[in-house]
Amino acid sequence: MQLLLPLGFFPESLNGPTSSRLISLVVFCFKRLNMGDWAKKAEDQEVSKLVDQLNIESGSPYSQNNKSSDSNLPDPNSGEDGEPDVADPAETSLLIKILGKGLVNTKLSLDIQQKNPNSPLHSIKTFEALHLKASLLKGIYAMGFNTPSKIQETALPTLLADPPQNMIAQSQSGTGKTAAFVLAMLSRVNIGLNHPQVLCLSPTYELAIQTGEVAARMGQFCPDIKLRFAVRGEEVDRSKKIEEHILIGTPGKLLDWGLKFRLFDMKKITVFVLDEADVMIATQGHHDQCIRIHKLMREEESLDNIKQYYVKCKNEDNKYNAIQNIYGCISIGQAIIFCHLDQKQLALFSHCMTRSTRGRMVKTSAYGVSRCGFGLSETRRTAAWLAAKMTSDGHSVAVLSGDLTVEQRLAVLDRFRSGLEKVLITTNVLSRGIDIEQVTIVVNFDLPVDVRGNADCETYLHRIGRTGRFGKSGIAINLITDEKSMKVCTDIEKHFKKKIEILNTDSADDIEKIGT
Ligand SMILES: Nc1ncnc2c1ncn2[C@@H]1O[C@H](COP(=O)(O)OP(=O)(O)OP(=O)(O)O)[C@@H](O)[C@H]1O
Repeated sequence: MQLLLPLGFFPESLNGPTSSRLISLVVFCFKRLNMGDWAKKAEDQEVSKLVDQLNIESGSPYSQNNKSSDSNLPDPNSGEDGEPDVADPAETSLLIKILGKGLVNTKLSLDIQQKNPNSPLHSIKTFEALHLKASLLKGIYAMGFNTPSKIQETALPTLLADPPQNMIAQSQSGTGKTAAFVLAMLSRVNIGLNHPQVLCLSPTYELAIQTGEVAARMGQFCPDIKLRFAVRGEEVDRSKKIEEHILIGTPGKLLDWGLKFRLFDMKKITVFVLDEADVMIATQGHHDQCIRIHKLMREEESLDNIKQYYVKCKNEDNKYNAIQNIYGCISIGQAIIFCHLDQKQLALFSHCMTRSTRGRMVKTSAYGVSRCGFGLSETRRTAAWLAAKMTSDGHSVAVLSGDLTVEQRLAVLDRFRSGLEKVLITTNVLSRGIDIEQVTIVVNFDLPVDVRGNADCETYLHRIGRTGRFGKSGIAINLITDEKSMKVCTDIEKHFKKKIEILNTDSADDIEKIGT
């Protein structure tokens, strides 16, 4: 799905079916499109005719025969003298306009809107038809909801489906999105497990509280479901794991609790709600935190389908031989190679490449490298060096660095995605989120380490997660040259509790085995 392109990878990675463990939900709220806008649109579409039509059909509170008996509200069909009038389309439009501005919020107006097929509150289903739990139905009715709104009737079957599905939903302000995802959250809780299973991220303190209050009201007949706020001012006992099933809060606080203090296990989260996703994605700080949280919940998923190997190499040159041997023995769809780079050199290189190919990031060449002023001996460990070597061996290679503009990055990725280049050499810039289906192998030319030189497990996970997407199998190969890198590899293995097998790239037989 192409949504918010500069950040497009995020929605893309959320969209579509997912493992049975994780359901992700993104709800977009477009504040610009409020009910007033809808009413304006409705007016343009001669809503008056429609409402007029409703008068004739049964069930309309405008119809003389269907007056709502329990309503103390003024009857718009009655003139001052109590005589019923025929609904005046102009008045009806006006009423809808007023409703749209949120000045009137009555059962009567809701009934009108829910019967209007053009209204976002329109519904043909009942809550019962959505197969909600009896205790939740009780909660909904206690809140005065009678029938679902359009977004609820559309979203809930997907939100409650088995196997779980990811969803991105958008609908006008005030049309019941919160109610929809809160119902999904409450429906998915397993009360037999005393740990957080549902995470709801809100952009602000106030919104988190509001959502929690809706959840509490809706879940009033589900006393076993426990909810906790993760917002500023909420104290936690750092010596105790959190036991509540649902956590609603702001991204920073949730990251603190989940990642910094390890008060709950991100991997046990089964429902992830990103409320006001458009705001979250547009706000840089929130954006990064949301992606981080989402990725943390995918650890198990990513590693299960990926066979991990390490290759003992004598030196840097020998690393390249290992790659050559692998390519010589098995057929590789597309590969991503991660290097530890000198960013400046790569930027310079990329710039030269871009210029020398009139704006297209294409094949590297020894010529390109020398034009950039790199002497091979000094730049052994750069992507440029590797790219040049692979290119001279006949591979089509693209280079992607964090110094490229967003447009340039997208152009490189588009070419790679469409298969024009088979090898992508990059840094961690690509380790997150990008989904390229044909990538069958990820090579860590240099293992990811933090500033202290220790294993950076999170980055490792994101790197190798570029292959083995959505249940496909993938291969990750780590090139080791010394004890230090061997230790990093062992630490990664211990961290994920997943075996990283040794691979002898001098043996064609051994290499062929990994390709099967
Ligand atoms: N099916 C329903 N029947 C009656 N009232 C409803 C229904 N669903 C939601 N409401 C009420 O409508 C109001 C708006 O609902 P909600 O907050 O879920 O909308 P929203 O789309 O999340 O709004 P926003 O875009 O402003 O966040 C709330 O007062 C809620 O209680």
